[in-house]
Amino acid sequence: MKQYNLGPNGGILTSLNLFATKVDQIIALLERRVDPNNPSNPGGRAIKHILVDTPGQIEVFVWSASGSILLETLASSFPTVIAYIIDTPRTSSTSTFMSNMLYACSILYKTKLPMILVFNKTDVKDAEFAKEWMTDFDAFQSALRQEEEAGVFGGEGSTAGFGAGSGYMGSLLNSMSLMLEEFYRHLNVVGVSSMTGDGIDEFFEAVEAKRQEFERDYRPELERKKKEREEAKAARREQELGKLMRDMSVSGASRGAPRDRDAAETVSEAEEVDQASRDTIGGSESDDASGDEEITSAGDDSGLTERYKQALADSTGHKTPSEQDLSFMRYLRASSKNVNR
Ligand SMILES: Nc1nc2c(ncn2[C@@H]2O[C@H](COP(=O)(O)OP(=O)(O)OP(=O)(O)O)[C@@H](O)[C@H]2O)c(=O)[nH]1
Repeated sequence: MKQYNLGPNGGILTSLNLFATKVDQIIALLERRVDPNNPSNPGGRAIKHILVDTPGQIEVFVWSASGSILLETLASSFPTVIAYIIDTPRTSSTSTFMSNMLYACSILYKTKLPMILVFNKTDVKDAEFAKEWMTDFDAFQSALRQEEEAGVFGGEGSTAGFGAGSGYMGSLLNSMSLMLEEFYRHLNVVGVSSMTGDGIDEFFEAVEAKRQEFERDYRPELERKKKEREEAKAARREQELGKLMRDMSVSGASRGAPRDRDAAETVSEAEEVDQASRDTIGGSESDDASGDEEITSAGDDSGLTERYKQALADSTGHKTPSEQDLSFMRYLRASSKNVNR
């Protein structure tokens, strides 16, 4: 915080961003630790589960780009399950319970990963009431009525909280619990005490059930999305390459044109210059019959495309050029065009 002159939230977010830049190293390290054939694992044993503790400021992780990068990278390397930990004694009123459920619901929809609800601190308060509220609508309704009648609605224990006694809040919570029924069906719920270790076996059973769900339902969906993204990226690159090829034929046709513009000095300037050239040639195509060179160039397009792809693959080690490569090529092309004039 001192080094970058940041506040607490900025500090957490920056730490997360810096952490995300090392994601490849983190995954490589984890892959080594789960490899049963790796003799350098402590005690010669591979680890079975990896627990990732996210920052207490949940939104910093869930809604940030680096949080998404970390989650997506983890999910593409290992079966990944979200455990949403709830402080049971502090969720004993219907309104805080509902706030927690809505938060969990938003995380489920944002991460699109299997989720377990973990009611922690069962050594202080048993989590049976919460499990009942999630499975029995009438039980939640009667808890709501009791809180309203006792005048403690909206608070924990005996203290009435903000909005206490509001009829509007009561009916809102009622309809929300109905709406969330479908959401509850997708969750595993366990009560644990990390203090005494109670319920930890059930927690790992739930993790195993969700791992199977991940392999069955989520993995194919993740792979489909990944494929879609790669195809869209390849299509964008092809499009860029097509533009480049058009630029090349334009430069051939306009070689004899008088110089009316200054040499391009930036990539964007070069693109503007090229766009202007394209417009001119587009006009000349329909106005006169000087399209011979165009046709020849168009005929060579596929060969040139291959050569460019090959050249870029040779220089960068990639199969297809990136958008930056293509922009840079266009810049070079436009600059040399201006120099040759
Ligand atoms: N009685 C009881 N206390 C617990 C239990 N689990 C955690 N605590 C206490 O709850 C407090 C908060 O625990 P943390 O593990 O720091 O909570 P956290 O949500 O990870 O905190 P941040 O990530 O830093 O926001 C500590 O004082 C713990 O000792 C439990 O099962 N029972």
